[in-house]
This record gives sequence, C-alpha cells and structure tokens, in this order.
Amino acid sequence: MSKPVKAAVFGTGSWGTAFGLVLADAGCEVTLWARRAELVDAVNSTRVNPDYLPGVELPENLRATADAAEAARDADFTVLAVPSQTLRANLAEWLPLLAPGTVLVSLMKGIELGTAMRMSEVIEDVTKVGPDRIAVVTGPNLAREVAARMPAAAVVACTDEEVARRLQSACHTSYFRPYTNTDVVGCELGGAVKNVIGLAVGIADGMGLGDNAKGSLITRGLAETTRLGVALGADPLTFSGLAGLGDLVATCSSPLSRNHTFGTNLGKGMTLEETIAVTKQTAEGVKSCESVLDLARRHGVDMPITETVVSIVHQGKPPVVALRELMSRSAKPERR
Ligand SMILES: NC(=O)c1ccc[n+]([C@@H]2O[C@H](COP(=O)([O-])OP(=O)(O)OC[C@H]3O[C@@H](n4cnc5c(N)ncnc54)[C@H](O)[C@@H]3O)[C@@H](O)[C@H]2O)c1
Ligand SMILES: O=P(O)(O)OC[C@H](O)CO
Repeated sequence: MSKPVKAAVFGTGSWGTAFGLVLADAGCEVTLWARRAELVDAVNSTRVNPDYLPGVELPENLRATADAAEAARDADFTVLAVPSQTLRANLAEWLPLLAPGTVLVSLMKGIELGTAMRMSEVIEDVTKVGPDRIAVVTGPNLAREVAARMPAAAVVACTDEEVARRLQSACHTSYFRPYTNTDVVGCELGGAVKNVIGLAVGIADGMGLGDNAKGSLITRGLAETTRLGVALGADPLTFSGLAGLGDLVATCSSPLSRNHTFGTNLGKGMTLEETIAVTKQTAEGVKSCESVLDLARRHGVDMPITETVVSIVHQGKPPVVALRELMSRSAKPERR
C-alpha cells in the first residue's frame, strides 16, 4: 500500500482550515500550523476550529500544532494560508524547516505592498525554489461553503503541469473539483484583483445602486483585470475561467465574502475605521487595491475601478463623488 500524501497547512484561519479539511477528505494526512496554543488544543480535542469555522467537524486525519518544524516535517505539500502582507516574514522564519523537495502551495489572493509581487513571486524570492515547485489554488471558494462540503470547482496552477496534477489529485473530493492550469500569472491576478472589484461591488450595493451597476462593475472589472494580465503575459482566456469570472461572481454576489461585506459597510456610510473594527478576518483587497494599482502603473495599464476603490478606501473620497467621477470618464469603445 502506498504512503498517504502528507500536507502541512500554515495558517489555521478560515481558508487554511477549510482547505485542510478538503485535503483530509481527499485522503491526505494533514497538519495545520496555528500561532496560538489554545486554538491548537481546541482543534485537537474538540475537532472544531471555534474561531474561524464554528460548527464544522474536522476529520480525524487532520491535526493541529503550534510547532512549525513538526508541521513542516516530511510534507509533500506545504500550503501557505496567511495574510498576503505577512507571508514574506512568515516564510523567512519557516524556510529552514521546509521538507526537501516539498511543493509550496499558495492559497493567498493578494499582491505585496511595496514590491507589487504576486504571492508565488514572494515565495520564489524568499525560498529560491523554482516555479516548477510552486503552485497556486484559486477560484470561487468561499471557505464556509467549502467547509460545509457544498460543491465548488477550483483551479490548481503550476508552470509544471505534472506538479499541478499531483496537487489536483491530493485535493479532489466529491464536493471539491480542481482543474489544472499552467497560467500561474493569470490565476493569481484573477484572485487578487477580484477582491478589489468585490470591494467596488460591495460599495455599490451599500449605496443601493442596483443590479445593473453590479453587472457593469463585474464586467468592466474583468476587463481591467484582463488588461493587466495581458500586460504581464497571462493568457486572456484564464480570466473567463474559474480564477477570473468564476471567483468574481462568487465574491461579488455573496454576503460571505469579507471584501464584498467590507465594501457594503463603506457604501452604507461607515467610516474606514468603523469598517475595519467590525471586520474580523482578512479582507485582502483593502491593502491589495494599492499594490494592484502600483502594479498597473508600473506596466502603464489603466484600471479605473481599482483607482476608484483606492480613492475611497485610502484617500477618504466620498463614494458619491467617486461614482460621479467614474461615470463621467470620457466615452470609449468597449474593447480598448
Ligand atoms: N476565507 C476564504 O473564503 C478564502 C478563500 C480563498 C482564498 N482565501 C485567501 O486565503 C488567504 C488567507 O485568508 P483566510 O480567509 O484564511 O484569512 P483569516 O483571516 O481567516 O485567517 C488568517 C490566518 O493567518 C493568521 N495570521 C494573521 N496574521 C499573521 C501573522 N502576522 N503571522 C502568521 N499568521 C498570521 C491568522 O492567525 C489566521 O490563522 C487570503 O489571502 C485570502 O484572500 C480566503
Ligand atoms: O471572503 P473573501 O472576499 O476573501 O473571498 C473569499 C474567496 O476568495 C472567494 O473565492
């Protein structure tokens, strides 16, 4: 009998725990690394993560530890599920512990502030591991729905298709259907920019702008995501797939999305400080809207919706003023 696949998941938040559950359901032996000993004890003794996924029973082949070396030991896959802006520092600490030959898997949907790097680029920069051992999981995957074993498809992307296939098989269950893709750039950009568009749609929903506004923002949001992707060498077709349109639709329609909810609160008139205070989990778009805009400017790409989100979230522009400016931009053909 062959040995079970071993997976270490660094980050016991919503998605780290939910994806750990998927891996365990697919037959992997899973170790979650958590910062806090109380959370480790709760997971191991009650089989529930009370802070992030209350009410979800975790399988027996998933356990938690606060010891990073123990989590990393002999892992075939080392899955990273921390906030995008802390990844570099976290990974630098874990680097000496990583199992030789392990595949590093990013679950994160953000762009690093300051460097404008995608998460796989940060991983490569810190570990010096080649792109053939770095993979990304993305797509319409709201953690609570996945943890409830509700059906979802996803994308596992790696420049090495064989590695993507191995990861696909490690996380394929009756309710989680992963597709492979070799366009890592497109898959990561789709995930990071949809959070920014999710904020924009949330703001519009909070302002009561209606479903035409929502459809328009999703579509034009996808257009600017695709423009950025093409400038960075991505395949434009990736953006009509699960990492692009699929994730945008899920994020922009769901009250479970933290980015959408964050935007809705702003659109209803909460201040940024009030909105941050009621947001308990990571809403990546809040920081990444600035790094996405930075990336776009470095490549001479126009991203008016992203620019609008930055002006509301970070420059204090009232949403009604931002809306008026967005709508009064000069008229242009749809495909340019
Ligand atoms: N939640 C979802 O539905 C979902 C789905 C797909 C992708 N993602 C992406 O997954 C990533 C993680 O999101 P999440 O939903 O699990 O977030 P979360 O806020 O639920 O959990 C974040 C985890 O990171 C840990 N953490 C926070 N600061 C840290 C630090 N300085 N050092 C080490 N660990 C730290 C927290 O303790 C927690 O375990 C994000 O990039 C998000 O966009 C989330
Ligand atoms: O809750 P959000 O806004 O981070 O979205 C979660 C997932 O990325 C949806 O696919």
